[in-house]
Amino acid sequence: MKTAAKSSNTGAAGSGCNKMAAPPPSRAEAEAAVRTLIRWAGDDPDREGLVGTPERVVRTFEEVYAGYRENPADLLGSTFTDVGGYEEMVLVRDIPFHSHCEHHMVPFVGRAHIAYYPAGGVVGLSKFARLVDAYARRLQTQETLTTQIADTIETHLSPRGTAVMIEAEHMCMSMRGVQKQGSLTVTTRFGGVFRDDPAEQVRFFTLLRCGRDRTAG
Ligand SMILES: Nc1nc2c(ncn2[C@@H]2O[C@H](COP(=O)(O)OP(=O)(O)OP(=O)(O)O)[C@@H](O)[C@H]2O)c(=O)[nH]1
Ligand SMILES: [Zn+2]
Repeated sequence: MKTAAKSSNTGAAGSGCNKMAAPPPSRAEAEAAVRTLIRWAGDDPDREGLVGTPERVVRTFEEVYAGYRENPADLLGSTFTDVGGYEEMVLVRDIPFHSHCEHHMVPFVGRAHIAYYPAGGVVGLSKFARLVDAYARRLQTQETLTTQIADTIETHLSPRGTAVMIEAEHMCMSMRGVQKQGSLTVTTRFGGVFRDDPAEQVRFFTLLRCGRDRTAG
């Protein structure tokens, strides 16, 4: 049944779930599963070009699903205050990411934009890009990804405001199924002053556009 929500994608690192997790399959079992899928696709996993493929696919899984082995909260653990009393908006825009849709396990690819109003310290700018990857490298929906990034910032930095916007193209809509190339999905999540004051949302969108008009074709 499509509406039955069973559990989140937080994985071992961030779950807080009391249910006993099933032991993970061995590497050999994972490689055997890939061999099965190759046969399901209609090819011969023993032919020369495919012999090493199950091992490569398992290695690729380790890379693109590395987020399950990370605790995103750790990334925001240290802040610094020696920034001249800066308390205005900080926007890190155009953070590229790739994730995998949890329905079809094919990529969705896009950019994340993150803004916040610091309160009592700023976080290193690279940490936002790391935070995006920690959640993107899991099986995801774009909505969940957006919410998880915003919630983690709100919980661990307690800023005056948080804004997260994600724009992405879903391969499950372009290479299969409905086959509509180029459509972009946009999701936003606003907290604090960004949620309460529409003028702050306008500032966010204005800064996002800043400089783009010069480069637009
Ligand atoms: N809301 C949301 N939907 C997504 C996301 N990624 C993929 N989907 C959608 O998930 C839906 C799954 O629909 P189903 O009807 O269960 O699966 P399906 O028969 O493969 O659907 P089609 O893609 O329409 O062929 C599709 O409409 C996808 O476009 C996402 O991040 N957010
Ligand atoms: Zn999909």
